[in-house]
Amino acid sequence: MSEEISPQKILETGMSFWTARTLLSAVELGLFTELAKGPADLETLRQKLGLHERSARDFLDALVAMKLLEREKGVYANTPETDLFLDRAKPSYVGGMLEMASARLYAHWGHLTEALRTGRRQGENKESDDVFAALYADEKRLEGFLAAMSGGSAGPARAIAEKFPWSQHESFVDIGAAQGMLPATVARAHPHLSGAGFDLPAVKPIFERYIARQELSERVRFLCGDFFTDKLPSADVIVMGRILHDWDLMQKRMLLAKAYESLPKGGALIVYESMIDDERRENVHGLLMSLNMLIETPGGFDYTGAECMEWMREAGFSSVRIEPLVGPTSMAVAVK
Ligand SMILES: C[S@@+](CC[C@H](N)C(=O)[O-])C[C@H]1O[C@@H](n2cnc3c(N)ncnc32)[C@H](O)[C@@H]1O
Repeated sequence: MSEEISPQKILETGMSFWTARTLLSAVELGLFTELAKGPADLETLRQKLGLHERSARDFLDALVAMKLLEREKGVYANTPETDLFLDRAKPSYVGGMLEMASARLYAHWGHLTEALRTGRRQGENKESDDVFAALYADEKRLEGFLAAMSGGSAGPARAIAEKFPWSQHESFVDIGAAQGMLPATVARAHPHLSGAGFDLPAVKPIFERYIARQELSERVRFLCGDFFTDKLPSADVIVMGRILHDWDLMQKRMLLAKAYESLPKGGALIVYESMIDDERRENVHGLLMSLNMLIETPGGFDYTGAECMEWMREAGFSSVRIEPLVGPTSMAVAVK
């Protein structure tokens, strides 16, 4: 007999913004950071977070039902996951991504239908095509964006530190390094390496502070530049994490060609993204990330591993391969 069909999945998907928004508000209010200091009852939490009497109980109990909080005898506590990943005081914090989603993407995605109809981005300063100038015009937004990048790149950076044969190389440069999560993670795991992060000038003080906090300033430096107007710095390994998806096809090809030009013979290029599966029917995150690029950029889009390997070969690379990293992310490795 055929499986009974039900509207459940349709309705759950359509209303899933309720759960997303509840979590984003909890992060914005610092709920998990507060609870990481110790469990607390309803009234204590209500006062600490500045919640209205009408909202507090339903809000906290909804998070219990969503398995993001625990409650025993009226006392609320973090789950092991929210304690490790959503306490701002811990280096394992990934909430920067959610803070940015709360402050920016949530509202921008409200204009998805318009973006689908017009093909136009819906982020800050919609009329300008210079996304990063618009984004970085505000200091708080700049810091929020760079912290968000760390939240999203922590997992892939750990996997790249583990899976790539770093012992065969001495130097690396991360192109579009943001706060420096990948250079810090790789340098910490491989003390023989010296590394650099290349990014726009506005990023310099934030990158240098982040690297200094981890006592890596001797081995990881910042290189100021613009990858459209400058040559890419040379190193044994060039990394581009979530860079190519920001740009149109011509720009993607141009960046790959520049990486090829800057690598020595035998040098490697690592590109990591939420790469879409070749059949374009499995990696929901990769496909939605591409819609996020529609909303956030003038011409960016995500792509499959097969497409990436084809562009890499066109740029001149000989051996190219795809390796899964964590969750929806994969890396393409190309050797010159
Ligand atoms: C989507 S973020 C990716 C950050 C990081 N690689 C990661 O995976 O978390 C793109 C990065 O590229 C940098 N960027 C944008 N335009 C650039 C340009 N023209 N030259 C150099 N860096 C640029 C941004 O400042 C930002 O740090």
